[in-house]
Amino acid sequence: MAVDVQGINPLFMLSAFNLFFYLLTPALVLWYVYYRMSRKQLYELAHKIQGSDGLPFLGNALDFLRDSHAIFHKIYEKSFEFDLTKPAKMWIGPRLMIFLTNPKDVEVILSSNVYIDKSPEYRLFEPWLGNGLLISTGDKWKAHRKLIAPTFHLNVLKSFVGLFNVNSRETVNKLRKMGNKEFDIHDFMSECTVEILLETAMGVSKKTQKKSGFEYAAAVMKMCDILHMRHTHLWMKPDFIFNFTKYAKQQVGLLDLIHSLTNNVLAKKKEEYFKNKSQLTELSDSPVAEEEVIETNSTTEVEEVPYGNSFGQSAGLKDDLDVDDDGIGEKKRKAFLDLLIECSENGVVLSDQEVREQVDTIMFEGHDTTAAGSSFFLCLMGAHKDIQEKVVEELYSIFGDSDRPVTFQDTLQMKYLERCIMETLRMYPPVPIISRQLKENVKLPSSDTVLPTGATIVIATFKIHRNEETFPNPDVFNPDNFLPEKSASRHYYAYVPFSAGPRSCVGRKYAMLKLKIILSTILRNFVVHSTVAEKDWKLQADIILKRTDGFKIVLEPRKSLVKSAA
Ligand code: HEM
Repeated sequence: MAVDVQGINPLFMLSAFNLFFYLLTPALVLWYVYYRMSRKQLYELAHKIQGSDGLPFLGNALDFLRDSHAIFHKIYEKSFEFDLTKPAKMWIGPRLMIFLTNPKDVEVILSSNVYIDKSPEYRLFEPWLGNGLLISTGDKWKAHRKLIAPTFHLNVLKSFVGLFNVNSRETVNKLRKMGNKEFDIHDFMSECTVEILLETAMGVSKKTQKKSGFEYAAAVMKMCDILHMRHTHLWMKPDFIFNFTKYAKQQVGLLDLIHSLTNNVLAKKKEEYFKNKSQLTELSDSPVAEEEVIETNSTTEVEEVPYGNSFGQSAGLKDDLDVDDDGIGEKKRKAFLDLLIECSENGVVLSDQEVREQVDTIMFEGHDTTAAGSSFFLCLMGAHKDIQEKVVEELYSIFGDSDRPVTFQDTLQMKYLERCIMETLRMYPPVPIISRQLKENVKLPSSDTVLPTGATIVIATFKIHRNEETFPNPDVFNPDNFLPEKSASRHYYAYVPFSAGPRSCVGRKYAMLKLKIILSTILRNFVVHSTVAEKDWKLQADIILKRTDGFKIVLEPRKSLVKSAA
């Protein structure tokens, strides 16, 4: 009898294999038939939507096997093949992705209190952001949103103006050291936005941090690269494969660095909280003590915001950031981390873990988006000198020759600058797509289309903002697109850089105020030159829109605003 070296009979092995094969094959076929049947409605409804089915099993997944810029280019080019008034589909393996570009359809999804579930791709953020505001859903998201939104109320933001100024001036001093060399402005904008977040929303001095804002920002960028790679490479999605790759090891190191910053921030803040609490207890015997405490926590009344200041969203749209009084009362409004620590110490509303997840979320969402937005803005100013001069004229009309810091009232006068920021966010929305997972069928108003349960809905912000029906000459930078009369005639959901509706960006007003202060401070000090023509910018399909070729500019010290304005 033939026996192999390990002493196993090859005939026995053959019959075991046969048995396995004959049992497994029908099982797999049965499973596949069941799988297809259970998704019958999804396939039927998908069939009625324009777009490509791609290859069997893989769908269009192979389109994503290229570098970030090439993916962006390919998908964007493909979008021109479709009727923009209707949804378009794409398959990535078994996942049905439906792209919405018609503002009426976008409204149905974004304005809804029901379709608030994020797509499964967001799951990959969990080791980093836990179940923070960006990812959570249902009652947890509702409760946390209600708690956090008022901490970004205009009344709180006004108290940050001083810190926005100090940090902007420090950035200007760092930029001076670049002389007339070409450099990547994104590095400076990232560092500055991280440090501003630490000092404002988190309320801790950046000097108390072991790691610099730049190190944190660099780690965040590398984390985004890993997540992006997992989003686009099908086989990297399952943890049991990813965990065996070198990227998993790299992720552990990056998260260590990122979480060490948030842990440090939390430790500092708690220490301060307990110190203040014990001081308050000591003071509570004094009859004036309570009044003094209220005074320190209070902020001044918000002035009437003049017409033309929309804080980054279509005029006419309202969200929970626009609510004047949320019942908390003006005097008790607190900044983000002050409120979260207080709630967690009371023990009922938030656990320590939940506070950390929210801090990680705000640190990520609050810095990478504004760093990209401000970098695009400065490159655009360099590429459109006539428009830069008009911004400077407006700044001269506000500041004259003075180099005084910016006040909140000044920011309300910066209407042309605001239009330029809005136009930057139109052409280069830092969050280029928003996605949701459907748990029920949704009938769209634009056509007979029904979006099926289980589909991933992609709100294609970049494409929506480049629709020539709504923005004539959409590839041309034109701040006049946001003149009040032009905005008034547009569908509210035709412009959604901060998303819109109940899940809109909680930092929208914070971002717009900060951008006005930092960008006006830079333009008061430098003339910006762009070294790469706008048509040659290489955009990258990523979680946050960036340029793969870097945000290259040259800065020339501005001698006087008067000269420019003359
Ligand atoms: C130019 C700057 C910014 C842009 C373009 C932007 C854009 C967006 C967008 C499009 C969303 C929706 C994302 C989605 O549904 O997947 C979002 C959500 C969010 N943003 Fe921003 N953002 C900016 C700045 C900020 C800042 C400064 C903060 C905080 C300080 C912030 C905090 C958040 C949070 C917490 C969410 C999740 C809100 C929720 O789901 O309830 N963002 N942002």
